[in-house]
Amino acid sequence: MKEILEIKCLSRRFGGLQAVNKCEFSVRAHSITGLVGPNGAGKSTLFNLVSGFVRPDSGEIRFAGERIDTLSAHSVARLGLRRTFQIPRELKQMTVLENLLLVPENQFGDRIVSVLSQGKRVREEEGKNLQIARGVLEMVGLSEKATHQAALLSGGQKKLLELARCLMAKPKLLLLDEPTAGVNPTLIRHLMSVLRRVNESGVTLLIIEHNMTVIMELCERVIVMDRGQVIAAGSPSAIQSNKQVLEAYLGGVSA
Ligand SMILES: Nc1ncnc2c1ncn2[C@@H]1O[C@H](COP(=O)(O)OP(=O)(O)OP(=O)(O)O)[C@@H](O)[C@H]1O
Repeated sequence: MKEILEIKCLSRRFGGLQAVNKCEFSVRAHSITGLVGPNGAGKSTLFNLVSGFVRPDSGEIRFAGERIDTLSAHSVARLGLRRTFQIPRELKQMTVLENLLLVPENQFGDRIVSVLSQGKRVREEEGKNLQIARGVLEMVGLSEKATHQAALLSGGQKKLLELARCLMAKPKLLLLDEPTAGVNPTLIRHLMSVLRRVNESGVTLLIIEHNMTVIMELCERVIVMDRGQVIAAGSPSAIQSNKQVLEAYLGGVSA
C-alpha cells in the first residue's frame, strides 16, 4: 500500500526541551493509524509540525509525495491534510448546518459582483454545497440536529460537528487529536463507527488517543512515541506486548 505521509528525521526544540527528536515514521494511504505515548511524548507537537502550525528545526515531511515542511498551515490544509479544531465561539451561535456551509472556500456567493451578475451560478453552487453538507451530516449521524444551534450540542456531538466541518473540505488525510476525550461511552461507540465509515469513504486517519480500547479496536497500525522519538510501530497486539512500550508507560521502570 502507498504511503500518504512520510516523516524523516523530524526535530523541534522549545528552548532547552527537545519536544520532537529525529522522529521517523510513515502512514499508509487509506489506513487508520494510531499515535500513542505517555504525556509529554511529543504527539501534539508532531501534529502541529505536520499540519504546518509549527516549523520543524530539521527533517522532512512529505504528503502524497510532496514536501510540505515549508508550507503554511493554510497551504497544507488546501492540499487535503486537515485537522479538527474546536468550534470557534462565533460559530456556536449558528446552526449545525450553517457551520458546515461556511467551510467551502472561494464560493461565488462570497463576492458581491458574482451575486449580482451570476445569480444562477451562485444558486447552483449553494445547492451543491447544501447537498454535500447533508451527506456529511448523514455520515456523522447529526442529520436530526441540522437546525439546532451548535452551542446546544453535547460534548460528544460537538466533536462530531468538528469532524463534519473537516469532512466538508474533502480531506485525504485527517489528523484527530483525542477524538474521544470527554465523550460518554455510548457516544464513543458511535464515534468509532463514524470514524470507520469516514475511513471507508477513502479518508486516511491518524489518531492521537489515550483510550487504548479505541486504539486497539480501530487502528490497523500503532506508532508509539516517547520523549520525542518513535520507539515502536506495528499492529495493536504487537505494540501491547512490546517491552520498550511497556517500560515507557511505566515511566522507565522495568516490567
Ligand atoms: N509551544 C511550546 N513551548 C514550549 N514547550 C512546549 C510547547 N509545546 C509543547 N511543549 C513541550 O513539549 C513537550 C511535548 O509536548 P506535547 O504536547 O507535544 O506532548 P504530547 O505527547 O501531546 O502530550 P499529552 O499527551 O500530554 O498531550 C512537553 O514537554 C511540552 O511541555
